[in-house]
Amino acid sequence: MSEPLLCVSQLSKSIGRSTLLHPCSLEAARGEIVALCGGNGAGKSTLIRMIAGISQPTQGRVQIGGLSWAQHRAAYADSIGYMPDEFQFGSALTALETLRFYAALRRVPDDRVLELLDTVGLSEVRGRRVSTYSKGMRQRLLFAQAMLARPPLLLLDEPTNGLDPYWMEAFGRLIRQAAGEGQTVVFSTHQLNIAESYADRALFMASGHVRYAGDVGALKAQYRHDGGLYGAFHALVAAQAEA
Ligand SMILES: Nc1ncnc2c1ncn2[C@@H]1O[C@H](COP(=O)(O)OP(=O)(O)OP(=O)(O)O)[C@@H](O)[C@H]1O
Repeated sequence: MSEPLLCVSQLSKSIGRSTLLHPCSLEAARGEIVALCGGNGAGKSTLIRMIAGISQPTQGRVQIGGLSWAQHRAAYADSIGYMPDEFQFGSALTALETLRFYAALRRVPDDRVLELLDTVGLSEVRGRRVSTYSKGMRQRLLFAQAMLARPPLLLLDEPTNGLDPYWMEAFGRLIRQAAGEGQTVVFSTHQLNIAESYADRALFMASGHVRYAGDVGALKAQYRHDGGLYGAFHALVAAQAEA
């Protein structure tokens, strides 16, 4: 791998006696798409939140393009476009006002706001209050917010939750395009078909452990007669958990 953009080294999180994430290491190259796969409570959001700098690790460290949260807070934050798994937009604002608010924070020009509203299919309803949006529409707006400043790292927590099949495929195309332009994408998902279709690499997580990390193309080839990534996940992770 060329010089990785993202370096996660022995990162762990404990709260009281609970270990949310056991020491975990991960590197991602520029232009690479990494899927974090695993069931409920596996530790995906915990890992993403620590990379995003909104949750402090118990141990370990993260660097993005050589920057650390502790030493280069502003530049580190500017390196990330983050889409949380749960988020309430201001209910009185329209989609256009909402995106303009985030654009101002990131010093992004207005034509990028309009371009992104079009990209996520919200141009015609941009004047509607976000509180009247469906779940999928809010997800698309949240995704647009993460993409605004074309950050080197897109960190997306369950980005396809609530998306219909058309927008799920559009999401895949958009992250592929972002990766083609050199952005690194790390996203979590329960939908292994999304990981299979669009990720370069998959991490399989369970009970706060990374149980397996591998190249998606190699896994697909290895498990092509056994359910592709679903088969791989079952063979490498779920079966262990059931044992
Ligand atoms: N603030 C907290 N205090 C204690 N335990 C927590 C806290 N936040 C999360 N956990 C626990 O940490 C574990 C990992 O949670 P996390 O949200 O990272 O899982 P996840 O893989 O994102 O799950 P899901 O797919 O359901 O979103 C879970 O067992 C959860 O109950």
